[in-house]
Amino acid sequence: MSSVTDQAEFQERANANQARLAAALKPTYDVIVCGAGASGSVVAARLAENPDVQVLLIEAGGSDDVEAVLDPGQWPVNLASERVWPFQAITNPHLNGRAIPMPMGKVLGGGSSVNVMLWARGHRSDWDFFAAEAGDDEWGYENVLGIYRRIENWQGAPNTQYRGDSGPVWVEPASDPSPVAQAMLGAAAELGIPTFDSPNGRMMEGPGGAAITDLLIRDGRRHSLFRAYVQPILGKPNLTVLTDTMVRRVILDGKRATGVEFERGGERLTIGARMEVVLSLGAIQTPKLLMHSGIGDQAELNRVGIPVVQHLPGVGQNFQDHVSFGCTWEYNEPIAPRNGGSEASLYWKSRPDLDAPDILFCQVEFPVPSERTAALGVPEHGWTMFAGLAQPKSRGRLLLRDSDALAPLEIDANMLSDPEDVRAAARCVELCRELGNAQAFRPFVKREAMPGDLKGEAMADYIRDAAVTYWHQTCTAKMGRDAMSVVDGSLRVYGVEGLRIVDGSIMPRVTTGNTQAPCAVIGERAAEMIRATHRF
Ligand SMILES: Cc1cc2nc3c(=O)[nH]c(=O)nc-3n(C[C@H](O)[C@H](O)[C@H](O)COP(=O)(O)OP(=O)(O)OC[C@H]3O[C@@H](n4cnc5c(N)ncnc54)[C@H](O)[C@@H]3O)c2cc1C
Repeated sequence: MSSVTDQAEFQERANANQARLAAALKPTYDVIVCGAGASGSVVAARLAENPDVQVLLIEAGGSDDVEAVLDPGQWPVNLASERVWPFQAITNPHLNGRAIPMPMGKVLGGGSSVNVMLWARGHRSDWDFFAAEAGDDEWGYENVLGIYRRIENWQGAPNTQYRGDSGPVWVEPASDPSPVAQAMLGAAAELGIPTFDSPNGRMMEGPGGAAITDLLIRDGRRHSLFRAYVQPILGKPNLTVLTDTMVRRVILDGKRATGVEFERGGERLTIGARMEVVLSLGAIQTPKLLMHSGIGDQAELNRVGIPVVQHLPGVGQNFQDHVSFGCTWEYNEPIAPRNGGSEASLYWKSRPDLDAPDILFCQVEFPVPSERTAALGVPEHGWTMFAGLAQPKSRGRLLLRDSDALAPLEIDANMLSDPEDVRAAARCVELCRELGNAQAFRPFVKREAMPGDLKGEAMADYIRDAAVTYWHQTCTAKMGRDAMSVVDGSLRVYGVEGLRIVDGSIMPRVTTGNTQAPCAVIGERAAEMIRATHRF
């Protein structure tokens, strides 16, 4: 859209259209997409491209037209706002008895409206693993690379092999990055770690490397996946977007999903779906809603008194996240964060014999301690290496507390329960210190604030105290073909017709890197498959 006036006029028309559509809800739509987050925005918009298909997109959160969402530098503000679900994991003995927060987005755009805006496609091995688990080569790296080319509107140096320049997602290399981001690349080079023009491309086909990050920022504003896909089509008559509307359960006729029950404005309503119901509620709410709809482990559902429709023991299991352990340095002179405050990332292997990177480092241009390491004394002006496990071995699970759909559930994240994770974490922190104490950082750094030179148990203790979520909760309704799989390669829930899961829940294992780009691919794949099934 050309001018600010055009944009304002479009916004006004779009708002009026959506108000009209929401005031005259139909008893049935062709497809109901639950959750307007990273994946839900993509699948809903792609389906609504066909004017003959009526799409209803339901979101529990509200508008994203908020400065804390749109101004890239303000993302931390959202973490203490109504724009996140304030999830908290249960007390974990492997984290020295800590119960860590793990918020997720609750606003149009979901996580993509509150996140740090990094665009990271995942490693070749992730997608090839997805393909092997699904038994479908279309999930493999070569095909997914084509999807990325199709969806990106790449703003960096042209590269037809890896990048597309006409898709809906505006991806740009961090503009005018901080000198400490450049220093990260210098430090990597000192340690013999290769550096690349972008983390998305060749870097994620081999052992890893370091690069200035790619960001979803357009004209200095956050470009969430909602803004990329849904916002431009809010004026269409066949796409209805409901905000502040909480889906309670899927309505089933026998083993067929026929609609959803939801709460809106204090009323409980039901709406039917002629073709399909799509769950895109994120890796905590999707399995929760499945269980409240009678789809889950039989014993677990019996325990809380929910009648079983379909026994699927994998629902809510296999929980994964990239646990991170911040290491912090004090600046010589304060340097203001630029963009979203995270402009350089590095992926590497904790053991040379691994096939792919298993540790990741996103530099953050301000301190990010855990509540416990904060007590060690955080410098007023400093930066943190947000260093974590890219392929954790520990697995968590989600359990219902009772049959009330609105009651919170129990998140047993179980981080660091596998000893292999503590070993990899120790290597991760060591490498972090080698990087942060390298020559390249000397002009900017007064001192290493934490952790210092720790060994053995002291190192393990620091790791358990420093561990925080990377906010990459995933894998709780995994795609695959074994007894613990919840969806097949087409993302259809086993044993139930007309119901697909389209979000980070379906990952068989968490991708190597930040998760929103893979969630966009999941949305794209789902749209292709739904259109093929219903021939539109
Ligand atoms: C603070 C933070 C920083 C992050 N940083 C990055 C980053 O820089 N780069 C990156 O790639 N990834 C990042 N992530 C992760 C990334 O944003 C998520 O992995 C991604 O958004 C997950 O997509 P999803 O579609 O699975 O779920 P979500 O994006 O979480 O979307 C789920 C949507 O469903 C809605 N919903 C849930 N329950 C209901 C219900 N019952 N009824 C109606 N609606 C409901 C939610 O409100 C939400 O909008 C970050 C996440 C957070 C929270």
